[in-house]
Amino acid sequence: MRLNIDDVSVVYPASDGRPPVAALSKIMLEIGDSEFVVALGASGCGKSTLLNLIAGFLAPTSGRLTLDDAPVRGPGADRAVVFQKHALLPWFDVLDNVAFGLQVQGVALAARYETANRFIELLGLDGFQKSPVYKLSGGMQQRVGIARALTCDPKILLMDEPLGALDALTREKAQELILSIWNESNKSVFFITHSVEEALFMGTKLIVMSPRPGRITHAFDLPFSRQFLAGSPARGVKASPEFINLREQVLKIIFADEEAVAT
Ligand SMILES: Nc1ncnc2c1ncn2[C@@H]1O[C@H](COP(=O)(O)OP(=O)(O)OP(=O)(O)O)[C@@H](O)[C@H]1O
Repeated sequence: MRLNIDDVSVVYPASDGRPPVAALSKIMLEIGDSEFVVALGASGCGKSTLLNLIAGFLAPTSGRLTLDDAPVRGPGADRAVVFQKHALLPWFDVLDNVAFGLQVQGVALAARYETANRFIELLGLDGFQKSPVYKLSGGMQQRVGIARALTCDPKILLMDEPLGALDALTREKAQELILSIWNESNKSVFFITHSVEEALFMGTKLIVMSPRPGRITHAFDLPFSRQFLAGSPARGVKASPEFINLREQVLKIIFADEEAVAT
């Protein structure tokens, strides 16, 4: 899988008396097989706009996006989105929520339940198949959302602040779970977060974006998720001098951008 974002800009047109918004400018980004790319940046720098472009919810004003050399022209089963608010169907139970993407694709009932059950088990939700989703905790609902995204076997998972609504402990556990699923499934991931620590821990590559208009100003290759997956404890990785140095470097970049926006 190779996603190519080539010189892409987005301008939202003027509306309701407000001027046009230059949301992204000249974005160049490649996401390859098994890469975990994390986007970080001050609020309004265009992270969600970039995710919406990849998902095909939005077309670029200029530039090109291709997935395995084919232009991205709209949403498709090769890209699955996990949102912060789980976007689950409250009147369905866990099994039907997880199987929903396959139902939309017209997969027969027995086959879609078989696939859904595999991912329910992978996400640690076995036994909850018949539970209505509104009865589950936030962390469990998020796992249902991830299981649903995985059932369609996408080439790339697009995650927009998926863990933002979770408490600190659940969030750390969910980070570790996502990393082990990513490691096993070999999917590519594009992941948005506001947490510098989460970004550094999860990604194989970090892009830092600046607002007005949104640009990629810095990119870092990251070793930390591999260290965790090779057996180092997550807290130990996050407390290592290498991690802390990079965290401070990235925080400086983001604070400078936020101050520039505020002035
Ligand atoms: N539909 C729209 N019409 C006009 N402007 C928009 C629209 N969607 C987003 N914007 C503007 O484009 C810019 C980028 O928005 P976007 O949501 O992509 O940023 P973000 O980095 O994801 O922000 P946050 O971190 O706050 O979620 C912002 O200034 C936002 O107000």
